[in-house]
Amino acid sequence: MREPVITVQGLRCAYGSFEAVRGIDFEVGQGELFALLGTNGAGKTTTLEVLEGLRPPTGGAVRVFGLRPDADRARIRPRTGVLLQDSGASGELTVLETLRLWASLTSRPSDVDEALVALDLVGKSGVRVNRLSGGERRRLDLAVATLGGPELLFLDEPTTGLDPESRGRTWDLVEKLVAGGTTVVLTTHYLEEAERLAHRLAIMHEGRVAVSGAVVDVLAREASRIGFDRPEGLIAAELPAVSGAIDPDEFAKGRVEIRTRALQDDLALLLAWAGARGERLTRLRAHHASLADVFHGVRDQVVAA
Ligand SMILES: Nc1ncnc2c1ncn2[C@@H]1O[C@H](COP(=O)(O)OP(=O)(O)OP(=O)(O)O)[C@@H](O)[C@H]1O
Repeated sequence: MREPVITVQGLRCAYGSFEAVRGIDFEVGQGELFALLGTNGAGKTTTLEVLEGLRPPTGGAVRVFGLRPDADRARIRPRTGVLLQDSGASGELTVLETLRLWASLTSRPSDVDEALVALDLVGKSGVRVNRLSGGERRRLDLAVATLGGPELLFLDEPTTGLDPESRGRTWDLVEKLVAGGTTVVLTTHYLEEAERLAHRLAIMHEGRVAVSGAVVDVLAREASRIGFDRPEGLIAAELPAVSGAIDPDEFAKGRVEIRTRALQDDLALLLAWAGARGERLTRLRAHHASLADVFHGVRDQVVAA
């Protein structure tokens, strides 16, 4: 990994007697997009708040640019952009006034016109913030966070409430920033967003990291899936000898669901078998593991534990 911009070692953070973050470790390298994922209440926002210097940790060590965020916030802040879950923009100002105000507050040279174009807000520049739609307001928040090209960008659920087109536009912008060398820490509940954008990730659950690593490695550890509706009257013994495991609960419910490490071989076997029987496999799906599969695996392990 490239030189770390963020290091987190044994981080703990409590609200009174409730420990929201229970000893987590991760690093974020320069120019990397790191996704912090997890179930509701897992501790992602709390972790981000510690990294942003808004909340002191109750245990462990956190460094951003080699500095302590709680003690050195004044030195870290000019180098970072922050998109919080709740926007702090005043509703009475127009879009243009908001961007100009933030541009005057940041120590980085900022091009307001460029920000308007990048977030597709040119047509809204004279509109008061409290008249914007939820998605437009989210785009304005992102424009503010990225003014002047920060070295490090925190994005807390940047595309919540955006329609698919706006989400795609946001992804393009984030990809462009990362290509330009910006380091990004992203939290999101949209797993396809993390899968598309992130280099590495951590999945948190109840204050701990359940899964972490490079996205390609995390996905490679998870089995692929094949599924189709169980043909009328089929019993399990009639299926060909695939190497993957057939889910007995799904089979009983009328669906053949197979988790396999040999997707192509097992699929070929099943198609040859179906062809020989003259069987049409309905609602056939075959795919490599997605982050959604990994995420459900985390949840299922916890339920089973
Ligand atoms: N100010 C607070 N006082 C007490 N408990 C809090 C406070 N803020 C958060 N918590 C609790 O800490 C836990 C972690 O919250 P946090 O907001 O960090 O989770 P999250 O992973 O961001 O969740 P979500 O995905 O739902 O936004 C939750 O159980 C939450 O209820």
